Amino acid sequence: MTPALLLDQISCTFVSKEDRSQRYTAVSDTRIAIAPGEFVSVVGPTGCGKSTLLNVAAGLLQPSSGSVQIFGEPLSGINRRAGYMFQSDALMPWRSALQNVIAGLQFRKMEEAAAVELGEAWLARVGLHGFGDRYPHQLSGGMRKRVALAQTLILDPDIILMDEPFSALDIQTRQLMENEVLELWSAKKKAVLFITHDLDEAISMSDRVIVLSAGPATHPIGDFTIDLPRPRDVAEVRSNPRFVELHTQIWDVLREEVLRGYAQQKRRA
Ligand SMILES: Nc1ncnc2c1ncn2[C@@H]1O[C@H](COP(=O)(O)OP(=O)(O)OP(=O)(O)O)[C@@H](O)[C@H]1O
Repeated sequence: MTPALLLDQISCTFVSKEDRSQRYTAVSDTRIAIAPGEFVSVVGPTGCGKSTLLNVAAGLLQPSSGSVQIFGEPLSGINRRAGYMFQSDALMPWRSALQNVIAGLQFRKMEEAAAVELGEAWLARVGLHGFGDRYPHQLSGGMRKRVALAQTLILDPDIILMDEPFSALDIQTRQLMENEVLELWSAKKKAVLFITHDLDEAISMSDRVIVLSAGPATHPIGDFTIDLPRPRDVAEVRSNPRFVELHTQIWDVLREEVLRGYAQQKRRA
């Protein structure tokens, strides 16, 4: 099957922050294929190159070598079949929740009344019925994430790219959001690339977990199929014996890399 997203032998080098005459290879020879409808998480130590890979998939960063294919077509420029959610809020503070949700539709020149109707429906779907006229500063962190989720999904992207979208939330809100994402995803089954450093989150949500090595020259060192039944409740699934087994297997691979990653960051600090 043609992958929805294929990162093919991607390498990314940057001018080194320590010595500008040197280059730093963040990512090296990385191949990641995500099938249509597949939920794939990428985990790895801090600073290893997770966001770099996501930016390449988004078309925001041109790799130094390798190519990106979207449903078999080479990607050039911004990936217009993808929707994004990042760690930090991308909401516009001067726009109400509803106006934030429909911003992309307006950009696509959808007729205003139709956009508002769809926006209201999406606000309701993410549990924010009646909150459309609130501004981002009047919403809690969890509510702002829901607005951002609606803003991403309203455009009905074929691929969803998420970079630690819930890392700033408290654990309860985070688990609620994770369950909401899974529910929305299971209704439409889009390809998801989910970046996280939280192994529990990766296992509980995904069909597959890819482990990256510590940098420099980060590359995948493990690819685990998560054969836990769906639908899943991210809190409950953690007590499933198979979850514990998978966690042990993946952590075995990840642990060394996390330690190497910390050691490297300390050296570079
Ligand atoms: N534009 C850039 N210029 C120079 N170096 C960069 C640039 N972007 C990323 N890097 C370096 O590449 C490496 C990978 O960064 P990246 O942000 O992709 O890691 P990450 O795994 O997402 O980190 P974290 O887990 O902390 O979010 C880091 O060492 C970073 O300093």
